Amino acid sequence: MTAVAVIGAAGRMGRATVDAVEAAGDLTLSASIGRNDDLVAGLEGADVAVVMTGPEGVDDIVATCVEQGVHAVVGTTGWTGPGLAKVRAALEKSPSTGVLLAPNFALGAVLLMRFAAEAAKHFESVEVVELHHPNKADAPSGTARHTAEQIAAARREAGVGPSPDATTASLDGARGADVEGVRVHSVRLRGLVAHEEVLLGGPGEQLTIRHDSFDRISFMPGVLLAVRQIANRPGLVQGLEHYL
Ligand SMILES: NC(=O)C1=CN([C@@H]2O[C@H](COP(=O)(O)OP(=O)(O)OC[C@H]3O[C@@H](n4cnc5c(N)ncnc54)[C@H](OP(=O)(O)O)[C@@H]3O)[C@@H](O)[C@H]2O)C=CC1
Ligand SMILES: O=C(O)C1=N[C@H](C(=O)O)C[C@H](O)C1
Repeated sequence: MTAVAVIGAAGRMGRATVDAVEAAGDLTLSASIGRNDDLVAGLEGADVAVVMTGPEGVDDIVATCVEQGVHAVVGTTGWTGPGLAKVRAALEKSPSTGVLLAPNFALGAVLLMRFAAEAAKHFESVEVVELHHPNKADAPSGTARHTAEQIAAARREAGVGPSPDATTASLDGARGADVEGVRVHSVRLRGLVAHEEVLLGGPGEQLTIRHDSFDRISFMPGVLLAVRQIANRPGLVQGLEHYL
């Protein structure tokens, strides 16, 4: 049995993760950890921690997991740079521990990213639109960032230039965020869960690749896959695609 501690257990993703772990025959829930709980005590006896908190302080949470020798499957988005450096430093002292940062655990979203990176080598223009529920803290979404980074890498490798754009006058934000040269637009709308479109344009044609998560249950097969595999994947891995 693999013992799993869920951090951020009272949140939307945390609750779904607790249910999924409890329903899995080969996993046991060792702790449900909230904001006011003692993290180190909660990690006692855990093999794997699933981190589903908001972005604030998540770097310290992941670093603590690593320091305690507990593998960390991290769904939290909206943190990069200095936070990652903290996690890398912790991993240097505990190299057999695994950390997976997965901006999206849904199989369809992982495939969307792969298809979009492939298609973006062949189209002149590409932009990303992500659409989420209005309670989301970070923009653009972690998935949209990861998608844009993969698109940018594929275009660089294929020698494709920037998407054409004649804009010389615009209201701040009208053209979205620039992620490695790829425009990313964020919509926040009551009723939505998590959705993403990649729009690709060439002379006289458009290709749209879209993924919809209608329910947080869509993320759970990916979470469980990661929990089951992480012990064999020491070090820092970014993206569930590396586990598939
Ligand atoms: N990778 C993926 O596939 C997915 C990732 N996400 C990401 O997961 C994260 C969580 O999303 P969601 O569940 O919707 O957010 P919620 O706000 O519903 O849940 C976050 C939970 O974490 C708690 N929390 C905050 N800080 C701490 C802490 N230091 N220790 C323990 N618990 C803490 C919050 O408590 P409090 O309410 O007191 O602040 C809250 O209960 C987001 O970053 C989101 O982008 C979401 C969906 C899929
Ligand atoms: O906050 C969310 O809800 C989601 N967050 C992740 C992200 O930022 O990409 C994954 C999914 O889009 C849902």
